[in-house]
Parts: sequence; C-alpha cells; structure tokens
Amino acid sequence: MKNIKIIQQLHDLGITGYEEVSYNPTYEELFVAEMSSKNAGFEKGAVTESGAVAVKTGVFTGRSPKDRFIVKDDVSKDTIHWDGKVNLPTTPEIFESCKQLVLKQLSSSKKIYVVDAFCGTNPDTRLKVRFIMEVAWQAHFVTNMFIRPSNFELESFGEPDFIVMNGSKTTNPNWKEQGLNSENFVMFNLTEKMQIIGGTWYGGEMKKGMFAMMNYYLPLKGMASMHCSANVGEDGDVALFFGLSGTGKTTLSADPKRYLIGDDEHGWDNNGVFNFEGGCYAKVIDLSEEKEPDIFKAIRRDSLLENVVVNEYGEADYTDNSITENTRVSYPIYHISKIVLPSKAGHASKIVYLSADAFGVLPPVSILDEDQAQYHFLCGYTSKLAGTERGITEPEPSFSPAFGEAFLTLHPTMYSKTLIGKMKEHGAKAYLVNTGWNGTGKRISLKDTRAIIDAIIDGSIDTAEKTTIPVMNLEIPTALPNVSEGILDPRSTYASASDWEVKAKDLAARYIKNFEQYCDNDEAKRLVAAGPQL
Ligand SMILES: Nc1ncnc2c1ncn2[C@@H]1O[C@H](COP(=O)(O)OP(=O)(O)O)[C@@H](O)[C@H]1O
Ligand SMILES: C=C(OP(=O)(O)O)C(=O)O
Ligand SMILES: [Mn+2]
Repeated sequence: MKNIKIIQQLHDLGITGYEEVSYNPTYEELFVAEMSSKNAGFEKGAVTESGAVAVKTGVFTGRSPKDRFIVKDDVSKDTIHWDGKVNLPTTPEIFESCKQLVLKQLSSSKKIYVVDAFCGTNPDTRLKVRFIMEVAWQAHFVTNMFIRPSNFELESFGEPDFIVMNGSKTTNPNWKEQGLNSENFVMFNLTEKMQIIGGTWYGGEMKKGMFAMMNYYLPLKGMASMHCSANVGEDGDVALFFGLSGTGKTTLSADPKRYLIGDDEHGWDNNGVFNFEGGCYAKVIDLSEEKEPDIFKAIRRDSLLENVVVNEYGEADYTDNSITENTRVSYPIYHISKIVLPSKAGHASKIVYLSADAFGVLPPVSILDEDQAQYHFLCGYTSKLAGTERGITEPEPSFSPAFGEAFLTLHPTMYSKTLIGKMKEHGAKAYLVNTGWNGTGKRISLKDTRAIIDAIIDGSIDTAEKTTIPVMNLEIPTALPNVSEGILDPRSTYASASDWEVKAKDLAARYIKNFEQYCDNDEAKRLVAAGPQL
C-alpha cells in the first residue's frame, strides 16, 4: 500500500528506470547491501571487529560550504540572510538543471532507497523528511541520524514536508557558465521544499542541510533553534553546550552522570529543550576507550564509520588520520546507554559556550552575566578545526555567530533574540569554556574540561572565589575541584603575563572590530561594554 504511493511519487518527480525500491530498509537489509560484492568504489562497506560497517566518502571528507546554494525567489528573497558567504544565492533555473542531473543519475540506478524520517522530536514542529538515494550506506546514515518513525507513524506519514535527493555520483558539467564554484553542488529550494546533492558523498551535508532548514522555520515561529548538544541530570536540570565543529559538543554531552538529549541540534520551545535528531555523529580521531568510554562503546553493529582506516582483520585504527582528520561514526542515539526518549526535557538552566581558542588567550572557563551572554553568543569566537570543512587544515580563528554561522539561514540576531529571550525567561546562567589551547601550546585536557563542566553543573563554580581577567573583561573562578592548579588564569600558563597581554590585546581588537557589524542600534551598542576592552 505504502510502496505504491512511493513509486507514484518517484514517477512524479521523474525518477524512472530503476528495478527496485527499498522503503525504510531495516539495518539488516542495509548491512547486506553494504557488504555486497557488487558494490563499486565508495559504495563498498567493510565490517569491523566492533560490528560497525566502515565506508569511505571519497574526495569529500567534510562539508563543502562554497558549493552550497539556496534558490533566491519570492519565498526566500526577504527571509534568508544573504550574507554573500554562508547562504549563496542561485536561480530556480540553475536549481532545475542540477535537479535534472540528480534525477537522471537516480534513474540509472537499479535500486532506489527511500527513507522517511523526522527532523525534530515534537509533532508540531518536526519536518517529515523523505530521503531518496541509491547508495545503501547513505540510507544507513540518514536512518542513524534522523528520528526513526514507529511503524504506526510511518503508516500515517503522508506527504513529506521536505525531500532530499542525493545524487552523489553525478556532477554538474555546466558549473562555469552557471557561475557556480565547482562541478559539485548542495542546493536548497524553499519553494519546492527540496535539497539536492551532487558530487559530494559526505553524509554531513544531509544532516546539516536539514539543520539549516530547522534554523529557518523555527525562529520564524519564535522558537530557539540551536547548534548545541544537550543533556539532563537526575533532577531534570538541563545543560546546553554550544560550539562549532570539534569544540566538544558530542564529547562533553556524553557524560556518564547525565542523560543525553542529543549531541548537536536542538530547539527550545515553551515546553523545553528538544532534539532534532535520532542519532549522533561523533568524531573518532584519537578515540580511546578510557578517554571517551560512552562513544567507544556506541561503536557496534548498526554504527557507520566514515573514513577510518581499517586493516584486513577489521581492526579500526583511530589514530590514523591519513584519510582525514575528520574521521566519524554515526550511530542511533540508543547506542548511548543513558538517554531520554523521546529526546526532550524541560527548560535549560546552564548554557555553556564551547570555544576552541587557537590563540591561547581565553581562560578555560569564564562566568558570563546577561549582557556578556548575549555579546559572546553574537560573536561566537572560536576556531574552525581541521577537517569538517573543505580547505581547513589547521585551527583557524573565526567569529561564528550563534556558534554555528555555517548553518544560519536567518540573520544572526534572530538566534540571539530567541535564545536570550528563553534564557531570561528561565533564569539560565551562561559560561564560556575554552576547550582549545593555552600558553603551554597544548590543548586544555579533556579531564580538566570535564571537571570544569562538573563545577558548572553542580554549581560549585558560582560559590568559588573569583577574579577578573583584564582586556578580555571576563570573570573567572580562581580554583575549582579536580581542575589542575595554575590553569584557570590563562596568564599563568605563559612565561610572563605580558606575553599573554600582547596576544589578548590582538584578540580584543578582533572582537571589537567584528562586533561593529551589529552596532546599528542602541541595544547592540550597549553590549560593547560587555566585551573585551582596549
Ligand atoms: N578539552 C577538550 N574538551 C573537549 N574536547 C577535547 C578536548 N581536548 C581534546 N578534545 C577532542 O576534541 C574533539 C571534540 O570533538 P566533538 O566532541 O566531536 O566536537 P563537536 O561535537 O562539537 O563537533 C574530540 O575528538 C575530543 O577528544
Ligand atoms: C557534522 C558537522 O558538525 P559537528 O562537528 O558539529 O558534528 C559538520 O559541521 O559538518
Ligand atoms: Mn558533534
């Protein structure tokens, strides 16, 4: 019954010629397809000793922001934030021509996978997404990452709100005349409610693509849409961890003392915090069982490893970065033992901004007041870390508003307004945590960061003795339980405090310059006082 409707829709879209459709395949079916000896190139999967399947994603081992476009038409022209950088415009005609390439590609395939899934936990705000692709492991990826409907929900799924067509095997020969960046494309059309992909096999484009769409629809309804992980304690206290890729959202939210809500994308409405996803996408470079036991144990049957080097005995070498620094695993959220299902909880009381400071200036933790919470959210100072985006090979300082600029479809102030509004309403406290470097030239240890997070969550940071760091204008605790001595004040990790000051002044000047773009109103001008001072 269901399949007839799917076949009808494939026909209406223009996908013909295939022999078979697999609708919401089981993990078992996907495993068999991934291991098939008929697979060629990047379709091939290899089973590892953990039971997880390992694949390679080809040339693209991270997102490709320069190949990402949104159709500029009547629906999008006045809503999308056309910043000339993140949201690049394209025309309906160019979208149509790329769509035809994807349709042709999918029509040449023997087997089509159709996966219906939800993006968003709550029925009133979730997107019903239909993914259409020909590669089994891509179907596996979206099955892991999005919310898997129950059989009952699948029966009543109805028309999708959004369609994602992945034609990763095709490329666009006309890209030069069309003024695009390359033969690869990731395109969104808000009128057709469709995403199309060509050239890149990186799974993250589908995951972060739908995140960008949630970032469009939710704030327009007055809800916060956030690039953060979230967990909840025994007492129902919710903590959020904002941060750009590689800053520690996934690692720090997997806390054996707490229940995971989600590791990357959340909304905050009148009832509380909710996950958009049904799985996690963890970095596995240098992963070890002692340092990250929960993630290590989540790698088992049904997990999907990307770009990890695996030997002939199926042993994964997590230290090997010869394919990329951005080695990954995706797994359904229930691979983490302590979770809440459905993935939601109450209002957040602790908000943590994770910043991996490549300059080594920021203290490992700072306590923010209300204005600082707003100022630092709009600034989103951090570093882009190697691997997740094409072309980034070493930490690159970046101001990424909302700690997720690459996924903001609306103006950054839409995200700060909605978040800060919720924080004020529920009395949430904010902290800035540096998970990057200090004066020693080394990254702050995971052990110290975990102890800092513990102190934020149990409140011991609020009663600790405090001091203010000049230039950066940040308040810090002088000591915290289980945190290495002498690291909390960044100046003491340098040979001399004046070495720190030189770097701090340079960073402060960058903060001040970056913030000028928001200073077109009195409220924003007032916030300048909350930031670094020269
Ligand atoms: N002090 C630290 N805090 C958090 N993560 C750290 C720290 N030091 C090293 N790391 C490493 O940085 C990476 C953080 O990645 P991840 O948690 O996946 O980030 P995100 O989910 O924000 O993209 C992990 O590989 C982790 O082991
Ligand atoms: C998957 C991504 O993000 P994160 O590292 O935050 O999981 C990404 O940015 O493509
Ligand atoms: Mn993550």
